[in-house]
Amino acid sequence: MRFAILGSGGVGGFFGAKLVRAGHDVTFLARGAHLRAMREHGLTIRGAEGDFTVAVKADDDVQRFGPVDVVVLAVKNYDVASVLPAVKTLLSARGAPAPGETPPFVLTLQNGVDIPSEVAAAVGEAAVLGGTTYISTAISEPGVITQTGTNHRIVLGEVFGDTSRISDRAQSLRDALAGAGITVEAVADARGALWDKLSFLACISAFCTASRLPVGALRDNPAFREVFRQAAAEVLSVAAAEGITTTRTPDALVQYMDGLPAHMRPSMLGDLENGKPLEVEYLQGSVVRRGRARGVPTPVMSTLYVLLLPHAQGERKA
Ligand SMILES: NC(=O)C1=CN([C@@H]2O[C@H](COP(=O)(O)OP(=O)(O)OC[C@H]3O[C@@H](n4cnc5c(N)ncnc54)[C@H](OP(=O)(O)O)[C@@H]3O)[C@@H](O)[C@H]2O)C=CC1
Ligand SMILES: CC(C)(CO)C(=O)C(=O)O
Repeated sequence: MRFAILGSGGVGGFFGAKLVRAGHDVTFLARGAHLRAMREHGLTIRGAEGDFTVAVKADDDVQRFGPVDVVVLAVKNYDVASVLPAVKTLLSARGAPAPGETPPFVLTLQNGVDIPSEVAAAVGEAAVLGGTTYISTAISEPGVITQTGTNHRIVLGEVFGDTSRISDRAQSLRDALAGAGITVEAVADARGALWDKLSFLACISAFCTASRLPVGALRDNPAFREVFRQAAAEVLSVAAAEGITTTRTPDALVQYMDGLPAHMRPSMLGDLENGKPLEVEYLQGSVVRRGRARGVPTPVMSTLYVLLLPHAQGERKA
């Protein structure tokens, strides 16, 4: 398969490098020192699964990419708008599909639940496949992605149109990713998977970032556990009000938290400490706005949201 990876950071760099190693035709959108390092030295993946380096095609202009079958959108939520023109260019680069041929499509991998609609507004619902990923990776130096731990997983599927069965394109993409050594599941309706992830992430990232503490420093306090359970219940109530079937319950999310290593620090906390923008509008903010629109009260999440909001722009904010 021919892939364009838009955003070559923790997520795009890690999965893209695995695809290159498996022999797929992959072109990466990158910029600055990371782009220069990728061109000069290749893209290196480091972590407990074993280090490897692949030579890559990388550019800062998608006009030079050539036709692709799949666009993987792997920039942060707040950068998606800036790459939508590139997505449009890539989706039209292959020309009209031959009869029976699958038209090119875009897989979204952002945390949160907002991006599929934002992308669909630009390129049409039919071109969008939704995905979510469980992994812990970051650019540790230009040209190098470092994975913490060994877990990685993608869940992908349709979010618009027919969500009653696993689509052929979701299955083909699953097979290509699995063949590249990626742990991946195709589902009929990916909206539940996106909310499943958000129901935990919106809570844990908010509590750890607002307190500047890893999960282990918070979770043994019974009062914290009760408020965490309330926050989780709020997110799940918003999902239910939107007609989404999730597989989580507040108690299951508390249990999931208990299973994490005590030193686990959500990436939002790392972003805060590094002066980077936070995806707060797309996690906590999205839950609060969606709750308000559906008449679902979100008092705990609203409190966390206003505490995080002053940091949303990172050091770009005065
Ligand atoms: N990393 C992780 O462990 C996980 C991340 N996610 C989600 O995945 C998404 C991506 O996160 P992550 O990979 O960590 O983010 P990163 O910041 O590591 O990577 C994004 C990359 O995209 C680049 N980029 C942004 N806009 C452009 C552009 N216009 N042209 C070229 N390059 C561009 C950024 O460059 P620059 O630095 O110059 O801005 C950066 O290198 C987020 O929504 C995140 O929440 C989900 C699960 C886990
Ligand atoms: C909580 C975690 C590590 C789960 O993958 C995550 O996605 C994040 O910190 O952003």
